[in-house]
Amino acid sequence: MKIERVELLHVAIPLVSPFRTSFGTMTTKDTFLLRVVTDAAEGWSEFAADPEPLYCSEFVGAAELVLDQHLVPRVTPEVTAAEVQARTHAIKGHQLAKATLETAILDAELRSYGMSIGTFLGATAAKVPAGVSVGIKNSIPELLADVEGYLAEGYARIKLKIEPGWDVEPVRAVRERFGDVLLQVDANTAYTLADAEHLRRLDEFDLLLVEQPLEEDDIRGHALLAQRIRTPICLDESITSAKDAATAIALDACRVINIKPARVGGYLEARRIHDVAVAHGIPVWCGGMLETGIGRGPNLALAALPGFVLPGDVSASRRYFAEDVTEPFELKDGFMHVPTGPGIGIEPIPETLKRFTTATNVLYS
Ligand SMILES: CC(=O)N[C@@H](Cc1ccc2ccccc2c1)C(=O)O
Ligand SMILES: [Mg+2]
Repeated sequence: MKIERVELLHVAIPLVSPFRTSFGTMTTKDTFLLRVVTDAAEGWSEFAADPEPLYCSEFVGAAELVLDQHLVPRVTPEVTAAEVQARTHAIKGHQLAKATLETAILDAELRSYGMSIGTFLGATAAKVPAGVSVGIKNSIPELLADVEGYLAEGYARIKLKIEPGWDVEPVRAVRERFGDVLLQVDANTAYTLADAEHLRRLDEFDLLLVEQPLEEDDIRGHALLAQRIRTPICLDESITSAKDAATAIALDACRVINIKPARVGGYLEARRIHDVAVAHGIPVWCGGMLETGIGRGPNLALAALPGFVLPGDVSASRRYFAEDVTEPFELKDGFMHVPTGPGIGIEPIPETLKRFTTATNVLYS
C-alpha cells in the first residue's frame, strides 16, 4: 500500500473516576491517535501508554519522537502490515510505538479489502465475556461499593489491583461479600520473592490468577514463586513477544498470559503469542490499557480468538469515559460484541475528536 499521509493527534479524555494502581493514579487518558492515509483507504490506531513511563518504559513523548524520526521513515512510501515488523526490526524496543504504527497500517489494508480484523485474525465468537479492573481504593467499603456496581452491570469477572498493604484484606472482603464470583488480582510488579509467604495467603481465596506479582524482567523469580504459591501466576508486563511467551512457559513461570497487542508490538505478534500459548495448553485473555474505542474495538476482535478462554479487561467504554472519541462500546448481559465492520470496525467521531484533540503533528505527507 502507498502511504500518502501520517498524522498524530494528541487527545486528552477525562476518566469518570481516578484509576489507582501500584504504579500510580490516572485521572485522564492522555495519549495520541495515529491516522495513516493510503492510496486505498485510511487507518486508525492509538498509542496505549501514558505521558509518564510508569507502567512500562515507553511514554507519549518518546513514542512520538521514535515514530517521527525512526519508525515512519522505515515504512514510507510503500509497505504492507506484514512487512512493518521486519522494516522496523533494526529499531530496538518501542513495542507500543511499533504497535501503533502496524495497527494503523493494518486497519487501512483491511478496510481496502473490506475485511474485519476479527475475520483476519481468526475470531470464532461474535461476542466475548467482559471482566473489569478495579483500582486500589481509599477504603474497603468504597471497594465493595464499586465491585457491587460492576457486578450489577453484569461483568463476568472482577480483577482487583493490589500492592503491599492492600491485598489480602480487600480480597477477603470481596470474597466474604460476593461469594464465589470469578476473581483475580493484579500487582503490576509490586512484590518481590521475599513476599512469597505473604502472597501464599491469597491461596485461600481460590483466585483465578495473580497477575505480574514480580518485576517485568524477573521470569526466573516468577518460576520460583510458582513453586511456592498455589494461585496460578499470569504474566503481563513480562511478555513482550512470542519468544518471551515461549521462555516463560518453558520455565513454568506462568500458567496464564494476559495478551495486550499494544505491549507486544501489534495484533500480528498478539496472535503469535495466542498460538504459542494454545500449543502449550496455556489459557490467555485480552488485557487493557484504558484504551479509547480505537483500541477497544480491535482488542475485542482479538479476545474472540479460540484460545482467549478467560474473561478479559476489555470493559465497556463507560467504565472509564463519560464520552469517548468513538461511539461507546456497551456491555450487554455480561458480553461485549465484536465489531464486524471493515478494519478495526470503529472510527473517531469527527466532531468529538476535534473537541478532544489537544495537538496535531503531521509525521509524513
Ligand atoms: C485495566 C488494567 O488494569 N490494565 C493494566 C494496567 C494499566 C492500566 C492503564 C494504563 C494506562 C496507560 C498505560 C498503561 C496502563 C496500564 C494491567 O492489566 O496491568
Ligand atoms: Mg496487568
